[in-house]
Amino acid sequence: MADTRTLEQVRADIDAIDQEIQALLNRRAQCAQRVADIKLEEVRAARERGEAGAEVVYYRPEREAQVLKRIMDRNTGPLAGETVAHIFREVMSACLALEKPLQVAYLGPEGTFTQAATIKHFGHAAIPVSQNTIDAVFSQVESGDCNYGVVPVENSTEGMVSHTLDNFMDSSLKISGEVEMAIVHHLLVRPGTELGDVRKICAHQQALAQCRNWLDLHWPNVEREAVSSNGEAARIAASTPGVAAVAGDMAAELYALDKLAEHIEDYPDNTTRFLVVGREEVPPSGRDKTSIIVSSRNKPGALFSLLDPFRKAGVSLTRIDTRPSRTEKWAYVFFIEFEGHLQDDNIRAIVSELEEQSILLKPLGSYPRAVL
Ligand SMILES: O=C(O)C(=O)C[C@]1(C(=O)O)C=C[C@@H](O)C=C1
Repeated sequence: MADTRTLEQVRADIDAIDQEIQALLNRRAQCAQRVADIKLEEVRAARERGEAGAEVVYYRPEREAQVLKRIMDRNTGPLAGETVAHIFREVMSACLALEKPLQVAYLGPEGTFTQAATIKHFGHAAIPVSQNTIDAVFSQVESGDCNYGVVPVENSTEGMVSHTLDNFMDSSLKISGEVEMAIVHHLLVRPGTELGDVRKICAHQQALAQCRNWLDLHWPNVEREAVSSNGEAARIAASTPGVAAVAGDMAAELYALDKLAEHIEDYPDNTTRFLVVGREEVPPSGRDKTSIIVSSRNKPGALFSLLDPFRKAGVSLTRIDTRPSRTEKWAYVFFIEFEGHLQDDNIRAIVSELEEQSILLKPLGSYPRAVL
């Protein structure tokens, strides 16, 4: 039947619906508060049983992934599933902040894609804490000053961020999640800057590499300088006449920069993957990935025999990467990522088979696959 409501009537309906949504949101928030009390009671009971190290874990990535997945699956529109999931991402973020506000260390400064990834994953109610280096992100979480950390790990055009992988070799932290971000770069300048004013272009070396063809074509004779981050490049561009930055929307907004050119990345489906690190292991969500570091003996066919258990069990690898070992000359360390959870029987069997044939095997954690 045709909708014949007038503007006033529709707005009255919207007001009534908003009131219902608001009441429901607060009912949901009360449930989260009760969940927090239950978690606290459980930890108190564990401590009374003598488990001195028991800590309350408020943030539950496996539960959040299940909630978001279910929302997307059951969505009937007209709003897109992803749109509704983003709204619920914020609802859960706000509910979690009532239980415990999370401090999340990320590779800063402000305005980097890592900050955008942090907000995408934890929502706006988390407190992002900018760090100057990937090492500092790890140590903030290790020391307990921050609850979680977010670091870039892999870019679809430039490959792995080796520094993040190196940190995992020595760290006791676990991976508790992954975030995927479409990376869109712009050429940013101080308002009022003309094309002819630009004498230098600053960006993080990965951003320069991701836009290399475009920069070669349009700015072949302008100096390029690699700086510590895109956010830093934007900060320099904001304060230095004649300097442009390659950076994303967050940096443009934060430093009030104009876009001389938009979407300048060479590959339009350029994505960066980030990992969330924490101190706890994450229980299975039903759609998980696992990351391990494994180092094999240096003999012919070593890589083949490391991978064969996965083939035999029919487990899909999602990533494999090599780093030179820092302890043994000519030995290599493999970062292997695959579908499944360390608590699954088939994954347990693969890991014990690998343990037998490797010099070192370090599970880095199982975590829900990115939903958004
Ligand atoms: O289910 C829980 O453990 C909750 O704390 C509730 C809730 C939610 O709002 O749905 C909030 C935070 C957690 O990270 C997961 C889910």
